[in-house]
Amino acid sequence: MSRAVLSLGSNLGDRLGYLRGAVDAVRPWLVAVSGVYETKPWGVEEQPDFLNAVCVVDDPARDHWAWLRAGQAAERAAGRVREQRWGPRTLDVDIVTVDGVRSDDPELLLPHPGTPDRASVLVPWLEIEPAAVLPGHGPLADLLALRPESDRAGVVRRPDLSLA
Ligand SMILES: Nc1ncnc2c1ncn2[C@@H]1O[C@H](COP(=O)(O)OP(=O)(O)OP(=O)(O)O)[C@@H](O)[C@H]1O
Ligand SMILES: Nc1nc2c(c(=O)[nH]1)N=C(CO)CN2
Repeated sequence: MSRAVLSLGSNLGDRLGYLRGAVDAVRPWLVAVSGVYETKPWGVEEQPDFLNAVCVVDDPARDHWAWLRAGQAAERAAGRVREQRWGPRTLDVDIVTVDGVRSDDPELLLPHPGTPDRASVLVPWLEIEPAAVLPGHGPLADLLALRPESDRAGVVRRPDLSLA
């Protein structure tokens, strides 16, 4: 069994359409998908707001590298070009965790090292797995409580949008 948590983000073009494309690509293995959140950009702040979501997928046939390739295929399908680090993109798929796998290979860091600092990942993930623990870091709820209020306020549910 290989259960992965994927973080999806888009801030260019048909943002919801790109997120939907990524979810549709894994729909046969989809365990849960969060709501869609409008989020203030971190990293490079002078760029459009993102739509973010998190999904949980499970496929006994796939290991963590296969999940990375699946995410990269979805990014290519969204016409993503290699641009500025933390800059605007049609689609970003980050592999947040795969089972309890720890990896320090720069091609696939697990858990994804940005996770504890990113309310745009923690909030949607908590929505679908309130008791989740980030391996090596602790319960998501505790990690989110450590974020400044301004980070949490920058992640706003869009009830008018859905990936389910
Ligand atoms: N857990 C992971 N999920 C996705 N890509 C990863 C992961 N760990 C390492 N990478 C590598 O990161 C590179 C892609 O980085 P990308 O341009 O998406 O970074 P970013 O989204 O700008 O920044 P960040 O990774 O901090 O979110 C790829 O080469 C990929 O192999
Ligand atoms: N709110 C938010 N900000 C970002 C995001 C993202 O997904 N959401 N992704 C980035 C590139 O990795 C850079 N900044």
